[in-house]
Amino acid sequence: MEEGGATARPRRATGRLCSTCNQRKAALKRPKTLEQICRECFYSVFEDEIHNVIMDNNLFKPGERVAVAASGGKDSTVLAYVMSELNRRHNYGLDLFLLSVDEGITGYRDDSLETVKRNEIEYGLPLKVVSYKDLYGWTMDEIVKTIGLKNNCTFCGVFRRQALDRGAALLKADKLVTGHNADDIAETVLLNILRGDIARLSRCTFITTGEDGPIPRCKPFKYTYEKEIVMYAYFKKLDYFSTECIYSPNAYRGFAREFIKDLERMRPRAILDIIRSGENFRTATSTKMPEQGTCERCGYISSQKLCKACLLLEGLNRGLPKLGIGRARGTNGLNKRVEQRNLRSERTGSNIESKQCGTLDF
Ligand SMILES: Nc1ncnc2c1ncn2[C@@H]1O[C@H](COP(=O)(O)OP(=O)(O)OP(=O)(O)O)[C@@H](O)[C@H]1O
Repeated sequence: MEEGGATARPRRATGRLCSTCNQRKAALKRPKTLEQICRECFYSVFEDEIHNVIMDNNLFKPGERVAVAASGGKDSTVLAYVMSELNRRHNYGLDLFLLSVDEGITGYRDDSLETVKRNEIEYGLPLKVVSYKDLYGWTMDEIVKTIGLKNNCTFCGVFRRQALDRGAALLKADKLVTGHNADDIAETVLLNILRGDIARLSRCTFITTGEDGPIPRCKPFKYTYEKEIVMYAYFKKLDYFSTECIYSPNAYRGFAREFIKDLERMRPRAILDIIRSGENFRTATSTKMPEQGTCERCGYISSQKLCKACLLLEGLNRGLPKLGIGRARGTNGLNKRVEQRNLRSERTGSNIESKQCGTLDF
Protein backbone atom coordinates (compact mmCIF):
# COMPACT_ATOMS: atom_id res chain seq x y z
CA MET A 1 0.00 0.00 0.00
CA GLU A 2 1.54 3.26 -1.13
CA GLU A 3 2.15 5.83 1.61
CA GLY A 4 -0.08 8.85 1.25
CA GLY A 5 -1.88 7.35 -1.75
CA ALA A 6 -5.62 7.10 -2.16
CA THR A 7 -5.75 3.83 -0.24
CA ALA A 8 -3.37 4.83 2.56
CA ARG A 9 -4.57 4.91 6.13
CA PRO A 10 -4.71 8.34 7.71
CA ARG A 11 -1.56 9.51 9.44
CA ARG A 12 -2.14 9.63 13.19
CA ALA A 13 -1.61 12.89 14.98
CA THR A 14 0.81 12.85 17.90
CA GLY A 15 -0.91 13.16 21.29
CA ARG A 16 -1.72 16.87 20.86
CA LEU A 17 -5.01 18.66 21.37
CA CYS A 18 -7.16 19.38 18.34
CA SER A 19 -6.13 22.73 16.86
CA THR A 20 -9.78 23.56 16.14
CA CYS A 21 -11.69 22.76 19.37
CA ASN A 22 -8.69 22.68 21.73
CA GLN A 23 -10.54 20.09 23.80
CA ARG A 24 -10.38 16.65 22.24
CA LYS A 25 -7.19 14.79 21.34
CA ALA A 26 -6.11 15.28 17.74
CA ALA A 27 -6.71 12.09 15.73
CA LEU A 28 -5.21 13.04 12.38
CA LYS A 29 -3.18 15.55 10.46
CA ARG A 30 -5.44 17.24 7.93
CA PRO A 31 -3.84 16.69 4.50
CA LYS A 32 -5.10 19.98 3.06
CA THR A 33 -3.79 22.24 5.84
CA LEU A 34 -1.54 19.92 7.94
CA GLU A 35 -3.51 20.94 11.06
CA GLN A 36 -3.73 18.44 13.91
CA ILE A 37 -7.42 17.86 14.32
CA CYS A 38 -9.87 15.54 16.11
CA ARG A 39 -12.30 13.34 14.20
CA GLU A 40 -15.38 15.36 15.07
CA CYS A 41 -13.80 18.63 13.92
CA PHE A 42 -12.53 16.91 10.78
CA TYR A 43 -16.07 15.75 9.91
CA SER A 44 -17.34 19.31 10.48
CA VAL A 45 -14.73 21.12 8.38
CA PHE A 46 -14.95 18.49 5.63
CA GLU A 47 -18.76 18.73 5.40
CA ASP A 48 -18.88 22.51 5.92
CA GLU A 49 -16.39 23.14 3.12
CA ILE A 50 -18.55 21.13 0.73
CA HIS A 51 -21.70 22.89 1.92
CA ASN A 52 -20.01 26.28 1.36
CA VAL A 53 -18.94 25.27 -2.15
CA ILE A 54 -22.54 24.24 -2.90
CA MET A 55 -23.95 27.51 -1.55
CA ASP A 56 -21.29 29.86 -2.97
CA ASN A 57 -21.76 28.40 -6.43
CA ASN A 58 -25.56 28.04 -6.29
CA LEU A 59 -25.23 24.44 -7.40
CA PHE A 60 -28.84 23.47 -6.69
CA LYS A 61 -32.34 24.89 -6.37
CA PRO A 62 -34.98 23.57 -3.97
CA GLY A 63 -37.17 20.90 -5.54
CA GLU A 64 -34.55 19.73 -8.04
CA ARG A 65 -34.07 16.07 -8.86
CA VAL A 66 -30.36 15.32 -8.51
CA ALA A 67 -28.71 12.14 -9.76
CA VAL A 68 -25.51 11.18 -7.92
CA ALA A 69 -23.22 9.34 -10.37
CA ALA A 70 -22.33 6.35 -8.20
CA SER A 71 -19.58 3.95 -9.20
CA GLY A 72 -19.24 2.35 -5.78
CA GLY A 73 -15.74 3.84 -5.45
CA LYS A 74 -14.59 6.06 -2.58
CA ASP A 75 -15.37 9.44 -4.16
CA SER A 76 -18.90 8.79 -5.27
CA THR A 77 -19.72 6.80 -2.12
CA VAL A 78 -18.62 9.72 0.07
CA LEU A 79 -20.46 12.08 -2.30
CA ALA A 80 -23.73 10.14 -1.96
CA TYR A 81 -23.37 10.03 1.81
CA VAL A 82 -22.43 13.71 2.24
CA MET A 83 -25.07 14.91 -0.24
CA SER A 84 -27.81 13.09 1.64
CA GLU A 85 -26.50 14.38 5.01
CA LEU A 86 -26.28 18.01 3.82
CA ASN A 87 -29.63 17.80 2.04
CA ARG A 88 -31.24 16.75 5.31
CA ARG A 89 -29.26 19.07 7.61
CA HIS A 90 -29.55 22.23 5.53
CA ASN A 91 -32.95 21.56 3.95
CA TYR A 92 -31.73 21.82 0.36
CA GLY A 93 -35.06 20.27 -0.66
CA LEU A 94 -33.46 17.98 -3.25
CA ASP A 95 -34.75 14.65 -4.50
CA LEU A 96 -31.61 12.53 -4.58
CA PHE A 97 -31.05 9.40 -6.69
CA LEU A 98 -28.11 7.11 -7.35
CA LEU A 99 -27.19 6.53 -10.99
CA SER A 100 -24.74 3.80 -11.97
CA VAL A 101 -23.32 2.83 -15.31
CA ASP A 102 -22.58 -0.84 -15.80
CA GLU A 103 -19.76 -0.86 -18.34
CA GLY A 104 -19.76 -4.66 -18.44
CA ILE A 105 -16.36 -5.31 -16.86
CA THR A 106 -16.47 -8.71 -15.22
CA GLY A 107 -14.66 -8.89 -11.90
CA TYR A 108 -14.71 -5.12 -11.48
CA ARG A 109 -17.94 -3.28 -12.17
CA ASP A 110 -20.18 -6.19 -11.22
CA ASP A 111 -18.52 -6.18 -7.77
CA SER A 112 -18.62 -2.39 -7.35
CA LEU A 113 -22.31 -2.35 -8.34
CA GLU A 114 -23.00 -4.67 -5.41
CA THR A 115 -21.54 -1.92 -3.19
CA VAL A 116 -23.84 0.67 -4.78
CA LYS A 117 -26.83 -1.63 -4.20
CA ARG A 118 -25.95 -1.86 -0.50
CA ASN A 119 -25.63 1.94 -0.36
CA GLU A 120 -29.02 2.28 -2.03
CA ILE A 121 -30.52 0.58 1.00
CA GLU A 122 -28.22 2.16 3.60
CA TYR A 123 -28.76 5.76 2.44
CA GLY A 124 -32.34 5.25 1.26
CA LEU A 125 -31.59 6.64 -2.21
CA PRO A 126 -33.32 5.00 -5.22
CA LEU A 127 -30.84 3.49 -7.70
CA LYS A 128 -30.98 3.42 -11.50
CA VAL A 129 -28.48 1.30 -13.43
CA VAL A 130 -27.87 1.77 -17.16
CA SER A 131 -25.57 -0.57 -19.09
CA TYR A 132 -23.30 -0.24 -22.11
CA LYS A 133 -24.78 -3.49 -23.40
CA ASP A 134 -28.30 -2.02 -23.48
CA LEU A 135 -27.25 1.41 -24.73
CA TYR A 136 -24.57 0.48 -27.26
CA GLY A 137 -24.86 -3.27 -27.78
CA TRP A 138 -21.32 -3.84 -26.46
CA THR A 139 -19.85 -4.53 -23.02
CA MET A 140 -16.33 -3.31 -22.22
CA ASP A 141 -15.27 -6.96 -21.97
CA GLU A 142 -16.39 -7.43 -25.58
CA ILE A 143 -14.76 -4.18 -26.70
CA VAL A 144 -11.44 -5.12 -25.10
CA LYS A 145 -11.66 -8.56 -26.72
CA THR A 146 -11.99 -6.79 -30.07
CA ILE A 147 -9.56 -3.89 -29.71
CA GLY A 148 -7.17 -5.05 -26.99
CA LEU A 149 -6.16 -2.87 -24.06
CA LYS A 150 -4.84 0.00 -26.15
CA ASN A 151 -7.32 2.88 -26.32
CA ASN A 152 -9.98 1.01 -24.36
CA CYS A 153 -10.17 3.92 -21.88
CA THR A 154 -11.23 6.21 -24.74
CA PHE A 155 -14.24 4.01 -25.53
CA CYS A 156 -15.09 3.66 -21.87
CA GLY A 157 -14.78 7.38 -21.05
CA VAL A 158 -16.78 8.57 -24.06
CA PHE A 159 -19.52 5.96 -23.62
CA ARG A 160 -19.76 6.64 -19.86
CA ARG A 161 -20.20 10.35 -20.35
CA GLN A 162 -23.15 9.81 -22.63
CA ALA A 163 -24.53 6.91 -20.58
CA LEU A 164 -24.67 9.15 -17.50
CA ASP A 165 -26.62 11.77 -19.47
CA ARG A 166 -29.01 9.13 -20.77
CA GLY A 167 -29.49 7.61 -17.32
CA ALA A 168 -30.08 11.05 -15.81
CA ALA A 169 -32.69 11.73 -18.51
CA LEU A 170 -34.46 8.47 -17.62
CA LEU A 171 -34.52 9.64 -14.00
CA LYS A 172 -35.85 13.02 -15.20
CA ALA A 173 -32.99 14.57 -13.24
CA ASP A 174 -32.35 18.32 -13.30
CA LYS A 175 -28.69 17.90 -12.34
CA LEU A 176 -26.05 15.22 -12.29
CA VAL A 177 -23.31 15.32 -9.64
CA THR A 178 -20.04 13.43 -9.92
CA GLY A 179 -17.34 12.63 -7.38
CA HIS A 180 -14.51 14.32 -9.27
CA ASN A 181 -12.22 15.73 -6.61
CA ALA A 182 -9.54 18.45 -6.45
CA ASP A 183 -6.77 15.98 -7.38
CA ASP A 184 -8.75 14.84 -10.47
CA ILE A 185 -9.23 18.43 -11.58
CA ALA A 186 -5.61 19.45 -11.02
CA GLU A 187 -4.56 16.35 -12.96
CA THR A 188 -6.86 17.24 -15.84
CA VAL A 189 -5.58 20.83 -15.94
CA LEU A 190 -2.05 19.46 -16.29
CA LEU A 191 -3.02 16.88 -18.92
CA ASN A 192 -4.84 19.49 -20.99
CA ILE A 193 -1.76 21.73 -20.84
CA LEU A 194 0.45 18.81 -21.86
CA ARG A 195 -1.87 18.05 -24.80
CA GLY A 196 -2.28 21.71 -25.77
CA ASP A 197 -6.02 21.20 -25.58
CA ILE A 198 -7.11 24.80 -25.12
CA ALA A 199 -10.85 24.17 -25.41
CA ARG A 200 -10.86 21.58 -22.63
CA LEU A 201 -8.34 23.50 -20.52
CA SER A 202 -10.64 26.48 -20.47
CA ARG A 203 -13.63 24.48 -19.23
CA CYS A 204 -12.14 21.68 -17.12
CA THR A 205 -12.15 23.78 -13.94
CA PHE A 206 -15.80 24.80 -14.24
CA ILE A 207 -17.75 23.52 -11.24
CA THR A 208 -20.85 23.15 -13.41
CA THR A 209 -20.63 22.12 -17.04
CA GLY A 210 -23.11 21.21 -19.73
CA GLU A 211 -25.59 23.95 -18.95
CA ASP A 212 -26.25 24.22 -22.68
CA GLY A 213 -26.60 20.41 -22.95
CA PRO A 214 -29.25 17.97 -21.79
CA ILE A 215 -28.34 17.91 -18.09
CA PRO A 216 -25.90 20.18 -16.25
CA ARG A 217 -23.32 18.28 -14.22
CA CYS A 218 -21.69 19.59 -11.06
CA LYS A 219 -18.65 18.69 -9.02
CA PRO A 220 -19.27 19.49 -5.33
CA PHE A 221 -15.82 17.98 -4.51
CA LYS A 222 -14.00 20.44 -6.78
CA TYR A 223 -11.88 21.68 -3.85
CA THR A 224 -11.95 18.46 -1.79
CA TYR A 225 -8.66 16.58 -1.51
CA GLU A 226 -8.64 12.90 -2.39
CA LYS A 227 -6.71 12.06 0.79
CA GLU A 228 -9.40 13.72 2.89
CA ILE A 229 -12.12 11.79 1.07
CA VAL A 230 -10.29 8.55 1.87
CA MET A 231 -9.90 9.58 5.51
CA TYR A 232 -13.55 10.54 5.79
CA ALA A 233 -14.64 7.21 4.30
CA TYR A 234 -12.23 5.35 6.58
CA PHE A 235 -13.28 7.04 9.83
CA LYS A 236 -16.99 6.90 8.95
CA LYS A 237 -16.58 3.25 7.95
CA LEU A 238 -18.40 3.83 4.67
CA ASP A 239 -18.94 0.83 2.44
CA TYR A 240 -17.02 1.39 -0.80
CA PHE A 241 -15.19 -0.63 -3.42
CA SER A 242 -11.49 0.08 -3.74
CA THR A 243 -10.15 -2.00 -6.60
CA GLU A 244 -8.64 -0.30 -9.66
CA CYS A 245 -10.25 -0.97 -13.03
CA ILE A 246 -8.72 -4.09 -14.58
CA TYR A 247 -8.50 -2.38 -17.99
CA SER A 248 -6.87 0.91 -17.04
CA PRO A 249 -3.15 0.81 -17.71
CA ASN A 250 -3.20 4.54 -18.43
CA ALA A 251 0.48 5.35 -18.01
CA TYR A 252 0.32 8.96 -19.12
CA ARG A 253 -2.49 9.94 -16.73
CA GLY A 254 -0.78 7.88 -14.02
CA PHE A 255 2.40 9.91 -14.50
CA ALA A 256 0.49 13.20 -14.11
CA ARG A 257 -1.20 11.79 -10.99
CA GLU A 258 2.13 10.82 -9.42
CA PHE A 259 3.59 14.22 -10.27
CA ILE A 260 0.73 15.94 -8.45
CA LYS A 261 1.09 13.62 -5.46
CA ASP A 262 4.81 14.52 -5.29
CA LEU A 263 3.99 18.23 -5.40
CA GLU A 264 1.33 17.74 -2.72
CA ARG A 265 3.84 15.98 -0.45
CA MET A 266 6.13 18.99 -0.67
CA ARG A 267 3.40 21.62 -0.58
CA PRO A 268 -0.23 20.60 0.00
CA ARG A 269 -1.55 23.84 -1.50
CA ALA A 270 -0.10 22.86 -4.88
CA ILE A 271 -3.36 21.11 -5.82
CA LEU A 272 -5.47 24.20 -5.16
CA ASP A 273 -2.93 26.39 -6.95
CA ILE A 274 -3.03 24.26 -10.10
CA ILE A 275 -6.83 24.50 -10.07
CA ARG A 276 -6.59 28.26 -9.59
CA SER A 277 -4.18 28.51 -12.53
CA GLY A 278 -6.70 26.62 -14.65
CA GLU A 279 -9.51 28.90 -13.46
CA ASN A 280 -7.56 32.03 -14.32
CA PHE A 281 -6.49 30.77 -17.69
CA ARG A 282 -7.78 32.97 -20.53
CA THR A 283 -7.84 32.09 -24.21
CA ALA A 284 -6.83 34.67 -26.77
CA THR A 285 -9.83 36.00 -28.63
CA SER A 286 -8.19 34.80 -31.85
CA THR A 287 -8.20 31.15 -30.67
CA LYS A 288 -10.79 29.19 -32.62
CA MET A 289 -13.06 27.27 -30.25
CA PRO A 290 -15.33 24.39 -31.26
CA GLU A 291 -18.95 25.25 -31.92
CA GLN A 292 -21.49 23.20 -30.03
CA GLY A 293 -24.12 21.49 -32.15
CA THR A 294 -25.92 18.17 -32.08
CA CYS A 295 -24.95 14.79 -33.48
CA GLU A 296 -26.68 14.06 -36.79
CA ARG A 297 -27.21 10.46 -35.77
CA CYS A 298 -28.23 10.38 -32.11
CA GLY A 299 -29.03 14.02 -31.35
CA TYR A 300 -26.53 14.15 -28.49
CA ILE A 301 -24.47 17.36 -28.10
CA SER A 302 -21.44 17.41 -30.36
CA SER A 303 -19.08 19.91 -31.93
CA GLN A 304 -18.80 17.61 -34.96
CA LYS A 305 -21.32 16.15 -37.40
CA LEU A 306 -21.20 12.87 -35.50
CA CYS A 307 -20.60 12.72 -31.76
CA LYS A 308 -17.60 10.81 -30.51
CA ALA A 309 -19.74 7.97 -29.14
CA CYS A 310 -21.42 7.40 -32.53
CA LEU A 311 -18.06 7.53 -34.29
CA LEU A 312 -16.53 5.00 -31.90
CA LEU A 313 -19.60 2.79 -32.14
CA GLU A 314 -19.55 2.88 -35.91
CA GLY A 315 -15.90 1.83 -35.84
CA LEU A 316 -16.72 -1.10 -33.57
CA ASN A 317 -19.72 -2.20 -35.66
CA ARG A 318 -17.81 -1.91 -38.95
CA GLY A 319 -14.85 -3.87 -37.59
CA LEU A 320 -12.69 -0.69 -37.78
CA PRO A 321 -12.28 0.10 -34.10
CA LYS A 322 -9.67 2.86 -34.63
CA LEU A 323 -12.14 4.91 -36.63
CA GLY A 324 -13.04 7.31 -33.84
CA ILE A 325 -9.76 7.24 -31.91
CA GLY A 326 -7.75 10.43 -31.83
CA ARG A 327 -8.66 14.02 -31.58
CA ALA A 328 -10.61 16.22 -33.93
CA ARG A 329 -9.43 19.73 -33.14
CA GLY A 330 -12.72 21.45 -32.81
CA THR A 331 -13.51 22.82 -36.23
CA ASN A 332 -16.40 21.44 -38.23
CA GLY A 333 -15.61 19.05 -41.04
CA LEU A 334 -12.61 17.57 -39.26
CA ASN A 335 -14.48 14.39 -38.47
CA LYS A 336 -13.89 13.34 -42.03
CA ARG A 337 -10.15 13.95 -41.84
CA VAL A 338 -9.78 12.14 -38.52
CA GLU A 339 -11.80 9.28 -39.99
CA GLN A 340 -9.62 9.09 -43.10
CA ARG A 341 -6.41 9.31 -41.08
CA ASN A 342 -7.62 6.58 -38.73
CA LEU A 343 -8.70 4.37 -41.58
CA ARG A 344 -5.19 4.71 -42.99
CA SER A 345 -3.67 3.80 -39.64
CA GLU A 346 -6.18 0.95 -39.34
CA ARG A 347 -4.79 -0.45 -42.58
CA THR A 348 -1.15 0.15 -41.75
CA GLY A 349 -1.51 -1.02 -38.18
CA SER A 350 -0.12 2.23 -36.74
CA ASN A 351 -2.05 4.34 -34.27
CA ILE A 352 -2.20 8.11 -34.24
CA GLU A 353 -2.78 8.24 -30.51
CA SER A 354 -0.09 6.27 -28.81
CA LYS A 355 -1.21 7.07 -25.25
CA GLN A 356 -4.33 5.66 -23.73
CA CYS A 357 -6.52 8.37 -22.45
CA GLY A 358 -10.08 8.48 -21.23
CA THR A 359 -12.12 11.55 -21.80
CA LEU A 360 -10.63 14.75 -20.44
CA ASP A 361 -14.08 16.30 -20.22
CA PHE A 362 -15.96 15.97 -16.96
N1 LIG B 1 -19.66 3.37 -13.62
C1 LIG B 1 -20.01 4.56 -13.13
N2 LIG B 1 -21.28 4.79 -12.80
C2 LIG B 1 -21.66 5.98 -12.29
N3 LIG B 1 -20.82 7.00 -12.09
C3 LIG B 1 -19.53 6.82 -12.40
C4 LIG B 1 -19.05 5.60 -12.93
N4 LIG B 1 -17.73 5.72 -13.12
C5 LIG B 1 -17.38 6.96 -12.74
N5 LIG B 1 -18.47 7.63 -12.29
C6 LIG B 1 -18.54 9.02 -11.77
O1 LIG B 1 -17.41 9.75 -12.22
C7 LIG B 1 -16.60 10.14 -11.10
C8 LIG B 1 -15.12 10.05 -11.44
O2 LIG B 1 -14.86 8.77 -11.89
P1 LIG B 1 -13.41 8.12 -11.92
O3 LIG B 1 -13.45 6.98 -12.83
O4 LIG B 1 -12.41 9.19 -12.09
O5 LIG B 1 -13.37 7.43 -10.51
P2 LIG B 1 -12.75 7.69 -9.12
O6 LIG B 1 -11.97 8.97 -9.03
O7 LIG B 1 -12.12 6.43 -8.70
O8 LIG B 1 -14.14 7.92 -8.36
P3 LIG B 1 -14.90 6.85 -7.49
O9 LIG B 1 -14.00 6.71 -6.30
O10 LIG B 1 -16.22 7.45 -7.19
O11 LIG B 1 -14.98 5.62 -8.35
C9 LIG B 1 -17.01 9.20 -9.98
O12 LIG B 1 -16.77 9.76 -8.72
C10 LIG B 1 -18.48 9.02 -10.26
O13 LIG B 1 -19.24 10.12 -9.77
